[in-house]
Amino acid sequence: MTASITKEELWNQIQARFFQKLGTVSFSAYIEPLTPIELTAASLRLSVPVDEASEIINRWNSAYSMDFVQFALEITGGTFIKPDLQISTTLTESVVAPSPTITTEQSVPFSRESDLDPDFTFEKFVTGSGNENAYAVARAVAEQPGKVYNPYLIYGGVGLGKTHLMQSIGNSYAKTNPQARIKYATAEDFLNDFTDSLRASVDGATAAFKKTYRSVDILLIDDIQFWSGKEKVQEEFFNTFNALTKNGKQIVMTSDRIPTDIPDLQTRLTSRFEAGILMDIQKPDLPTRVAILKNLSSADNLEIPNEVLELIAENIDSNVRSLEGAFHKFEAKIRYMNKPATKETAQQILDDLNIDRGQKVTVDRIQETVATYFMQTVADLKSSSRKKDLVNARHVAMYLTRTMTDESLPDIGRAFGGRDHSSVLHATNKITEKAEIDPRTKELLLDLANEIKNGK
Ligand SMILES: Nc1ncnc2c1ncn2[C@@H]1O[C@H](COP(=O)(O)OP(=O)(O)OP(=O)(O)O)[C@@H](O)[C@H]1O
Repeated sequence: MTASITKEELWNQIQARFFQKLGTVSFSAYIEPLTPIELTAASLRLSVPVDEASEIINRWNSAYSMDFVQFALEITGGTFIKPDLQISTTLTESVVAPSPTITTEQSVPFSRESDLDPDFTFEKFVTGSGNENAYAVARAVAEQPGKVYNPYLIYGGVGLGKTHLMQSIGNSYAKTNPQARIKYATAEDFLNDFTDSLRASVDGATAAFKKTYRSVDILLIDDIQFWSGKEKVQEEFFNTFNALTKNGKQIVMTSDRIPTDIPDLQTRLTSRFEAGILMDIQKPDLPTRVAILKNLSSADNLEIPNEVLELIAENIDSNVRSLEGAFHKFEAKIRYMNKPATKETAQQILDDLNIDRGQKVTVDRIQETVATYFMQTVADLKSSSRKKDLVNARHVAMYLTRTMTDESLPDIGRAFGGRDHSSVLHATNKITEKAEIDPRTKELLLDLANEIKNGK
């Protein structure tokens, strides 16, 4: 198979796939600088510029080699080709780099994911009706951390810009206060660092953990719903929280829902969070989606007619991450596959996405999606338990099954642990009424239905 493809052709196609997968920033940092040197039966030798070599090789070792092999398999129709990275020296000869292997996680204490993404800035954040309040508060927090809104919690659905906005606070403050100590961690990092510190036999591990999280000016914690039901880490965060706020330090958090809707989150935490300010981010409206696409195209120096951007924005309305994904697919087509920047090319992307995304709506799929959202199991939904959180989740799942499938009431009852058809009717009416008076319930039902139909 490899005989029929040149090294340039193979590398071009692999680049196009990396571009779609990674987006502009990582692509230009780690993929674009490489040049193909030689294609053999089992590997593609790539030259890496010497001044960026260590960073690029590390990244390939930990993340990209597997993708490369997978892409090459797809492109060649089944030939196994490994990447063979070689550092090109200034003397134009190549030095063999340690061959890329898949390594396990690096063991730098407490530094995972701690860096702010330089791309997550206020300047690159497009505002519109769905996020302007959250944005205004973020700006105020970045101006005077620890003073005005503390803690600040941003909540909302998947891929709507919570992390971007939170990190913008850190990036903006760091720009004017280069000495400031700013720590970004996901809730999962916090938990891992905490458990590592307990497990480590070295003296001072716990002290190092405390120093990392308690001696900062701004602490940014992403996705706190991850702590649901995890008592110990909640306790530790409670102490961290108190230590920081006592000293006037700023805490910013994100979550996929308001804290009181996170099952098994201690009340002493939710009440502290609610004593600060909570802001939600909603899905972007059409003008905001078009503006986001315009920003992306001008950042990448692309001239794309408005009507093309509008077509993409009209069709991708679930979240910003999906919108960016569609844009990068489109960009890859026009950059690497010589397609014109027209509505026809955009329509091809949209058609492909619909094929990929179209999920068959089944009772199983509804139950899995709803159970995951409410942090329950499908078995819980079918059980006879009447715990409050669970009953609500079950009602939502029954409602969605009733409205999204053709199943009869008795069949739905059977699928939910052998319940009577009147229970299904009761659940459906209850959720319908709730959605009529509570916009948050309505929004949640729309989000879940969207996820059931399209995947995340
Ligand atoms: N208003 C916006 N303007 C520009 N880019 C945005 C905006 N909102 C989101 N994005 C981009 O969309 C992508 C997803 O955003 P982000 O990761 O912040 O979402 P999230 O809400 O934190 O998602 P998750 O719930 O999965 O953690 C990022 O690349 C981000 O830069």
